[in-house]
Amino acid sequence: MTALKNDRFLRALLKQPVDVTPVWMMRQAGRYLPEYRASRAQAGDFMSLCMNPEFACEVTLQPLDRYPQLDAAILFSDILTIPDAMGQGLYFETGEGPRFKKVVSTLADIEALPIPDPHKDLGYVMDAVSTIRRELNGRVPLIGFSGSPWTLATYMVEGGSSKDFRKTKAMLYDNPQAMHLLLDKLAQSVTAYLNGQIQAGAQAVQIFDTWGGNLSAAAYQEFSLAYMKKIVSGLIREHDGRKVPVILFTKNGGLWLESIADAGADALGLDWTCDIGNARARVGDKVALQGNMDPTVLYAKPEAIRTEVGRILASYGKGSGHVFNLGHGITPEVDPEHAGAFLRAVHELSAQYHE
Ligand SMILES: Cc1c2[nH]c(c1CCC(=O)O)Cc1[nH]c(c(CCC(=O)O)c1C)Cc1[nH]c(c(CCC(=O)O)c1C)Cc1[nH]c(c(C)c1CCC(=O)O)C2
Repeated sequence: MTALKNDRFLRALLKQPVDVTPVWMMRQAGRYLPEYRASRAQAGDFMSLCMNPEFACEVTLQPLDRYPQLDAAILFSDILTIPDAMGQGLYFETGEGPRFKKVVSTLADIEALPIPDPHKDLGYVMDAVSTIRRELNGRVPLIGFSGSPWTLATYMVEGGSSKDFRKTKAMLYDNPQAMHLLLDKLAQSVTAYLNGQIQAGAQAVQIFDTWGGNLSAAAYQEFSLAYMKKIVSGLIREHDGRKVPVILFTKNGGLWLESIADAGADALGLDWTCDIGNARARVGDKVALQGNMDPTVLYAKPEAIRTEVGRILASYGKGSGHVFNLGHGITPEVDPEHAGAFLRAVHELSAQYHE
């Protein structure tokens, strides 16, 4: 494999010295980019982009070609590939988000779910990873990812997106054994899937627990964090002579950072509701931090974006262990020029913290 030309993202995740703070953006390949919208129109729809390794590679590289400041690439795919491979029949209704043809409601439904074989049932994702690695040619590291068991379970039980997670939470409290069986099957599936991505060339992996922060403190520990811990303990942590850092991102998990830091991962993703300097003091040397600018700051003018970047960098303070990112995905309405101003500001303003 080609040597990495820019490894500051991997170094920061392992708290090794860097020259400037590395940066990437959640959903960096997405609808705010006209070139993404053109590729999607050409492919037909979103899932066709994901399922065709050449298209997935093309859109993964689009933000990197536009913004030379990006320090990492992220696989273009979706967290819902796993439930789809379990036979749930994923589809996207335009403007409506994800939907499933089958919904998981009973213990019998859960017992019948297979654990997907990443190479057979999700081979298109493995092919996308190896294609992207080849085309990146060492430019920056490639991030692989998966959803957390709890977050995937919400989509499977609700049949799509939800505001209140009514069915999923009713199952959790009425039938905890059934919920545990579902989460256990998902944890096994995610472990195999992420290990497949690592073997195919992913150089770091992130687990997106988008809806963990919607649980009670006690339920979070038992129904989300416990399963992420299980996954982390089953992951390949070194590949091709390099450590493969693991990032856990629980959106709205700010109250529980100490326990998330104990889960065995290398880094925690932070949304914008916590102060990153305070988070650093709370987790100490256990983990690096990734985040955490409010993505809506990108609607403001470049000067205001720069001020906010400066504030977050100052809050984190000196030394390595910070990967700059948004606290959640970049939205379709953002002006690509503003994203560029954000990325430039991170590199320009962070050098002083790494002298
Ligand atoms: C919850 C979740 C999903 N998918 C994902 C999450 C976890 C992260 C988060 O909290 O956002 C993860 C995801 N989805 C996508 C990526 C690609 C990589 C990247 O650039 O960050 C990643 C990492 C592409 C995508 N996934 C989706 C799009 C938009 C689809 C399109 O082009 O129409 C993209 C670029 C669709 C998707 N996929 C999902 C939803 C709810 C939606 C619809 C909402 C929306 O439209 O933004 C499920």
